Amino acid sequence: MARSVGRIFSGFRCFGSLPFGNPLLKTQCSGVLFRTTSERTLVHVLPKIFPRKPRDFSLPNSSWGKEMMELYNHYNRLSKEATEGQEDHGEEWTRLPSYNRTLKYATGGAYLSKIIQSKARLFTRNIRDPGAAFEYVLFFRQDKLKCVCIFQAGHLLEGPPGHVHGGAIATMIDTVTGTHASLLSAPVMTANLNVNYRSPIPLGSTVLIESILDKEDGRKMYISCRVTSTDGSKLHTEATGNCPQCHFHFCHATLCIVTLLLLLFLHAALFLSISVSNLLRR
Ligand SMILES: CCCCCCCCCCCCCC(=O)SCCNC(=O)CCNC(=O)[C@H](O)C(C)(C)COP(=O)(O)OP(=O)(O)OC[C@H]1O[C@@H](n2cnc3c(N)ncnc32)[C@H](O)[C@@H]1OP(=O)(O)O
Repeated sequence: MARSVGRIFSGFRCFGSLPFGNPLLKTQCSGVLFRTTSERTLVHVLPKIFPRKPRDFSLPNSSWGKEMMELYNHYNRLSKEATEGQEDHGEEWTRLPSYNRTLKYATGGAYLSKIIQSKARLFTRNIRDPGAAFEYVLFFRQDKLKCVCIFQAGHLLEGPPGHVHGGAIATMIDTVTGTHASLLSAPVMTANLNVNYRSPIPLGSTVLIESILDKEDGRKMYISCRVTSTDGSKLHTEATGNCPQCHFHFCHATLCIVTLLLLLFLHAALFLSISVSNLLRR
């Protein structure tokens, strides 16, 4: 199990350079940059000129409504890069770009078609029509170890008429808690997610998803999450999740060392037996 989880996560292109185990976020990971203010204006232009650079799906697009944009601008103003040389707001957020990874080493990767290998990505980022489904951006506040996600639900996410499907809400909660736990420690898998739906979310509306670390117990990270209206007055959903760190680093390393030692031992034994039999023959 742990080995297959290891394979899944070894496929994350930028996991190695992400700040796992260290709450201080690095400003760069291969393929995805935490951008400075001056670079931010280039962000919309560059991907078109250099199409090989992975697109950052957490940047504004034409489908973002007024509320989404206002909140994005609010947190962006409070973000690390934006506050440099400006007045201290007392809180410091970092915008998290959408992440990229390759499927090369994922479980079953060898058997997946080239199309799947090249086109798969986190499914919340998979709908090409802007605004049709999951439009969201995550910000992380390192001093409080909390995350906030601004989420605008598109028409493809309809469940009950005019409202967002519960599975889509759970998807977003899982994404936020999974990302949050991964940032605080190491790659995680969600083991358990409890969701309480308190009031329906109107389709097309923008909501806030806030997550905090409740406790850390060994490998397990307990994260709780609240989905509210943007002014915080209406509670839509509450959730708690348990995301254990994958212990594949240790398992992989141990397995490799044991196999290597075993091979060395077999080689030595073979060499010795051949040498002894040669000596006896003389
Ligand atoms: C820019 C930031 C980048 C971030 C990128 C990331 C973005 C990602 C965003 C998307 C994110 C999407 C996220 C997704 O969608 S993840 C996809 C959905 N999740 C899965 O498919 C997970 C399937 N399950 C497993 O793989 C294994 O069971 C795991 C890996 C979870 C644990 O198996 P493992 O062999 O490793 O360890 P273990 O069995 O010793 O268990 C460890 C501990 O956990 C406790 N436990 C286990 N199960 C449960 C349970 N049901 N309730 C409560 N507790 C449970 C267990 O008692 C033990 O505790 P303890 O006995 O040690 O005290």
